[in-house]
This record gives sequence, structure tokens and C-alpha cells, in this order.
Amino acid sequence: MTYSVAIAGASGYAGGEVLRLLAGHPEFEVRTVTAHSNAGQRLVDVQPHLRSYGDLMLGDTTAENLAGHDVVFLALPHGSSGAIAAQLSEQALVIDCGADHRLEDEEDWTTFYGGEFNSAWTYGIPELPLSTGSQRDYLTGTTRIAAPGCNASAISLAIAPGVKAGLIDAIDIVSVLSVGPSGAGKSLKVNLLASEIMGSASAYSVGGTHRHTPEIEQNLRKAGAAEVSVSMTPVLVPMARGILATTTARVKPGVSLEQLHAAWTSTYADEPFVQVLPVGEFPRTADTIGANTCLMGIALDEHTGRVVVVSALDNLTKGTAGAAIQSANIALGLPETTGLTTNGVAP
Ligand SMILES: NC(=O)C1=CN([C@@H]2O[C@H](COP(=O)(O)OP(=O)(O)OC[C@H]3O[C@@H](n4cnc5c(N)ncnc54)[C@H](OP(=O)(O)O)[C@@H]3O)[C@@H](O)[C@H]2O)C=CC1
Ligand SMILES: CC(=O)N[C@@H](CCC(=O)OP(=O)(O)O)C(=O)O
Repeated sequence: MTYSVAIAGASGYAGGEVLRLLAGHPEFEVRTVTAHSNAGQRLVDVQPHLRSYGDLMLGDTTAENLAGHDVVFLALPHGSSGAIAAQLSEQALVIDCGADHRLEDEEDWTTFYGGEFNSAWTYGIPELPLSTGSQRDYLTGTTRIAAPGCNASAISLAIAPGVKAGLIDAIDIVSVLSVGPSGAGKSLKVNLLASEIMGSASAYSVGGTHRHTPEIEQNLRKAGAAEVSVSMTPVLVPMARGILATTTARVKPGVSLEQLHAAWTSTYADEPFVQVLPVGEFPRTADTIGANTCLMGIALDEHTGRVVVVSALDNLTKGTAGAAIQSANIALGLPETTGLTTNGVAP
């Protein structure tokens, strides 16, 4: 069966990555693409790397233009997808790449985002370990999916195995991330100019203010944490895409590196897209670019009694579009890996 697909926000980075991946998806046929300021242009003129779409035109992002498709990907700014999604058929599979449907707690939404609160949809990290099973179990047959935040994916996947196995103390999780500017989208911002970014590294959302904090804590509660607190600090670095998260947590007394490595390895043993490296090896963002993979390496800092997990992923692929397509595959009962690759581009 071929599913007809519409993509809203097709002129942006996330929408562009959905389109790049869907060009190789045998079951999905992209029929409609929409944009905002770029509506009325040819897709390829706005996204010149997407040559396979020929003369496909960008329409306006309206519920009418998105209606009548089997699958709709929304890659819109926060706060824009809630209203449009509410007008789409309940039969259509809708995947929101933005944050509008990720959080379950209205207070968290108000504190970190503000504006109208929308109810949470089925969360789109299939491999996320839950106290029983994994998030995959909830995705089959769903028609509404909230794709995850990219930093939230890198940190949640890195530390949830230790929470689930009861090997770490979830009340003191600290993560510092190196992130590329494409995570901030395509719109012009002074702090994202090449002249500001090249040759410099700068922290942002410092001091517990990053919007992904409640999303990660929500994930870790579902992994089994009774109490959880996460302190995360992203650092903007000069690489177009990619995230390298270094996440640490105190281990329970007597826990060894072998136990930690075994817990992480067994959690992801059957996962095609999450891979735990052998002891002593740590991932590079370069090996994940364009791939739907999250790679991670684990160490035990015996001096401080903390596990150190280094995880890498491409914010636009496994961090957004790849996770969205993987989750859509599961929802529709297709093989989960359809249209997705574990191979990146190198160098
Ligand atoms: N970039 C990333 O790594 C990640 C992004 N996401 C999420 O995906 C969504 C899209 O992000 P991203 O692609 O990076 O952002 P971009 O700024 O690159 O793209 C935004 C898209 O939304 C359209 N748009 C802008 N304003 C409006 C509006 N008022 N109404 C409707 N459409 C509008 C733009 O159209 P036009 O260009 O024509 O104006 C463009 O197609 C966001 O919610 C983001 O948080 C999630 C995870 C990671
Ligand atoms: C560099 C940069 O600004 N990165 C973004 C990543 C955003 C993302 O993952 O997506 P959502 O906005 O959909 O949550 C950030 O840290 O907020």
C-alpha cells in the first residue's frame, strides 16, 4: 500500500530532513508540501538539496491543504501545530515534530513554553526504556505522535537504561551537550550568524531553563524514576548538525562498570538504531550525520561514583525526522526501519 503524505513546514530544516528521508521510503508518497513565507515557491528552489521532488510547489500551511492525506508531518514553530492539528481528520496519522504535544503536565508547559496548552500525544522515541517494556509498545496503531526534542532524545536514551535497571540515582543527573546551530531552525538570529559561531563555543539556556528539561524528566519518570532532577547545559559549537551529550549520574553503591555496561547493552540489544559501544569507546557526532542512529559509550568515574554516558546523534535525523518516520512506520504496522539508514555520511 502507498500512503499519501503531506508535510507542513517543508521549507524548514526539520521538514527538509523529513523530505530527504521520505525520498527513499517505498511506502510513502509525498503529495503536498506547505510553508509560510516561502509558500508559492518551488520546493527545490528553497531546499536545493532536494532535487528528486522536481517541480513540487510549496502551498500555504492550511488545514485544507493538509486534508485528504493518510499521513501528515508537521514541522512548524512551537505553538503553531496545535490549532492546525485540531482541524485534521482523526483517521489521518499526524506526527508533530514540534513541542506542542510532548508534555503531559500543563504547569511544565506554561513554565517552559507558555501559550495554549495542548494535550500530549503518543511520544515518538520508540526505544525509550519504560519501567515495563519500551515506548514502542504505545506507538502501534496510534494516530497522533509527538516527535521528541533532539537534546531530549540524546539525554533520555543515554541515561534511561540506568534508571530502569535501578543502577543510578535519578535525582542528580547532569548533562552538558555540544550542539550544532541547525537545532535552532533556519530563521535569522544574530547569535547564529556564521561570524558569531565559527571559531567559538557558547552556552545557552544556562541554569535550568532549557525547554527540554521537563521532557527528559517526564521520560525518566516513565523509565521508573520515583524522583528525578536533570540539570542540562547546551553549548553551541561550530558544526552544522549533531549533538554530543555527556550525561552523568551517581551510581548506587557497589555498582561496577561491567554491571553498567551490561545493563545498557541488554536494554538496546535488539535495537537497530541505538547502539552501545564496547567499553573504552565513545562516539563522535561525525559518525551519526544523516543516519537514524544514537551511538553511546559508557564509563564509570570511580573517584566521584558517577556513570558517564557520552551519546551522539544527528539532531535532524534521529533527533527529529528519523524518529518521526520510525514512529510513523510503527504506528502503521510497517517494518520499523523502512526508509531509514544506520549509515551516516563521512567525512
Ligand atoms: N531543527 C531541529 O534540529 C529540530 C527541530 N524540531 C522542531 O521542528 C519544528 C520546525 O523546526 P525547524 O525546521 O528547525 O525550523 P525552521 O525555522 O527551519 O522551519 C520552520 C518552518 O515553519 C514555517 N513557519 C514559520 N512560521 C510559521 C507560522 N507562523 N505558521 C506556519 N508555518 C510557519 C516555515 O516556513 P517559511 O520558511 O516558509 O517561513 C518553515 O517551513 C520546530 O517545532 C522545532 O522545534 C524538533 C527537533 C529538532
Ligand atoms: C541550537 C538550538 O537552539 N537547539 C535547539 C534544539 C531544539 C529541538 O530539539 O527541537 P524543539 O525546539 O522541537 O524542542 C534547542 O536547544 O532548543
